Amino acid sequence: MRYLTAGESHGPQLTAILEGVPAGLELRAEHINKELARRQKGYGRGRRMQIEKDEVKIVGGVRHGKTLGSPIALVVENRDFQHWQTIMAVEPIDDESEVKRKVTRPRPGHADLNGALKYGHRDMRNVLERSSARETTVRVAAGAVAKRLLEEVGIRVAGHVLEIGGVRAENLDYRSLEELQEVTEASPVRCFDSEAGQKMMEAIDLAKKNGDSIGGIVEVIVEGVPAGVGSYVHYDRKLDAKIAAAIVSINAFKGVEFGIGFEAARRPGSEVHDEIIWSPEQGFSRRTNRAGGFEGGMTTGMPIVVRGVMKPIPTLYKPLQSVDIDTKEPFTASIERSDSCAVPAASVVAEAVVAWEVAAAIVEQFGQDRIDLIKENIERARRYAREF
Ligand SMILES: Cc1cc2nc3c(=O)[nH]c(=O)nc-3n(C[C@H](O)[C@H](O)[C@H](O)COP(=O)(O)O)c2cc1C
Ligand SMILES: C=C(O[C@@H]1CC(C(=O)O)=C[C@@H](OP(=O)(O)O)[C@H]1O)C(=O)O
Repeated sequence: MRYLTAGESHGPQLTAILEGVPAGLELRAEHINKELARRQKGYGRGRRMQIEKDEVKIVGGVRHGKTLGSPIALVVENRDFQHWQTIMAVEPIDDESEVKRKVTRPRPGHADLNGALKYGHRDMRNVLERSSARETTVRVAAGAVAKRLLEEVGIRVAGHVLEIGGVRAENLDYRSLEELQEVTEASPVRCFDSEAGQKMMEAIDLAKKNGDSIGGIVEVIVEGVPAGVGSYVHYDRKLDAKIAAAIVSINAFKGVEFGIGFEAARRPGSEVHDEIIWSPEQGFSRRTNRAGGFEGGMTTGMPIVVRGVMKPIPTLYKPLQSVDIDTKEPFTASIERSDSCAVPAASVVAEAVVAWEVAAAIVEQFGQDRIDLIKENIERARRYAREF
C-alpha cells in the first residue's frame, strides 16, 4: 500500500491517491470525516481553522460503501481558496499589483529559504503553499482508511498529547486502548479538562501573548498487532524504521522514540530489555514493554508505543531576524496569521501516519487483495503464535 498527495494550502483542493487498499473493505465518507474533524480541534490554532470545515469526497475506488481494490481517490476542498483565487490562479495573471505581493522574506524554521534555493523560486509562496501542514489533512484521510482496515482485523490505534510547552499530561493510566480511543476521539487533548490541561492552555495563551509559539510531544499506541510483523532482513523492511520515518515526515516533527526511548541510554541492559514469559492461553509474551513493541524491526506482539516531538511553530508574531531575498536587507517582519501551538492536531496526524504504516505492513504480510483473506490469514497467524 502507498499513497501520494497533491494540492496547495490555499489552492482549490487537496487530493490523495491510495494504492493497494484491499477489496471488500467497508468505507464511507463518515469514517474519514470523523478523523478530519478531530484534526481540526485543539487549542492554540490560528484563524484558518475557523474558515475550514474539512469534509472528504471519495471520488474513486469505492462503490456502494465498499473498496474495489482499485486506487482510492480522496478530495478535500479548501474553503479559504475563495479568498485566494487570483493569487493561486493556475492560469498566468497580468495584474501587476498581485505580482508585487511576492513573498520574499523567509521565516526561520520554515521551508521558505531552502525551498526557494532548491526550486529557484523568487516568490516563496511557491514553496510555502506546499510545505504547509495543510497537506496533513489528506494524510489524516488516508490514515482513516488505514484505521478502517486495522479495525477489521482487530487492531486499535490511538494518538494523544503527552506534553505541551514543558507541561506533562496527567492521569495517563487507562484501562484499555478502547477507553483511550474513546477519550481521544472526543478530544486529542483529553487532559485539557485536567489540571495539567489548564496549565497547557495557559502556556499556549502566554506564548501567543508574547508573539511566540510552543511545541510538545505526542504519543501513538497500537494494540493487537501479532508478533513478527516487519522484518530484520533488510533496512527497508524494518517496521519500526518505517514508523519513525512517517513520524518525522510530519511537518515540524524533529524526533522519535519507541518505548522508553532515549531513557535507554541512561539505564543498564537489565533495566531496559523485556523479559520473555509464556502461558498456555497467551503463548509467548513480555513482562514489560520498554521496547515499545519492537525488536529487530519486527513487532513483539506487545503494544507499539511511539512518541514524536514537535518543535514550536516557525511563524512568529514577534519574528526572529531574517534577510529579504530581493533586497538582502535584514528585517523582522509582521505576519498575518499563524497557529501558536498545533500539537493536538499533530497527535491526530501522528495517529494517521502510524496507522498507515501498520496497515501497509499487515497487507504486505497477510495477503494483498481481499480483506476477507487478510482476516483469515491474520487469525491463522495469531493461532500459530499462541501454539508456537
Ligand atoms: C498541524 C500543524 C499545523 C501547523 N501550523 C503551522 C502554522 O500555522 N504556521 C507555521 O509557520 N508552521 C506551522 N506548522 C509547522 C510547519 O508546517 C513546519 O515547521 C514547516 O513545514 C517546516 O518543516 P519542518 O519544521 O518539518 O522542518 C504546522 C505543523 C503542523 C503539523
Ligand atoms: C491550514 C492548516 O494549517 C496551516 C499550516 C501552516 C503551515 O505553515 O504549516 C500555516 C497556517 O496556514 P495559514 O497561513 O493559511 O493560516 C496553518 O493554518 C491546517 O492544518 O489545515
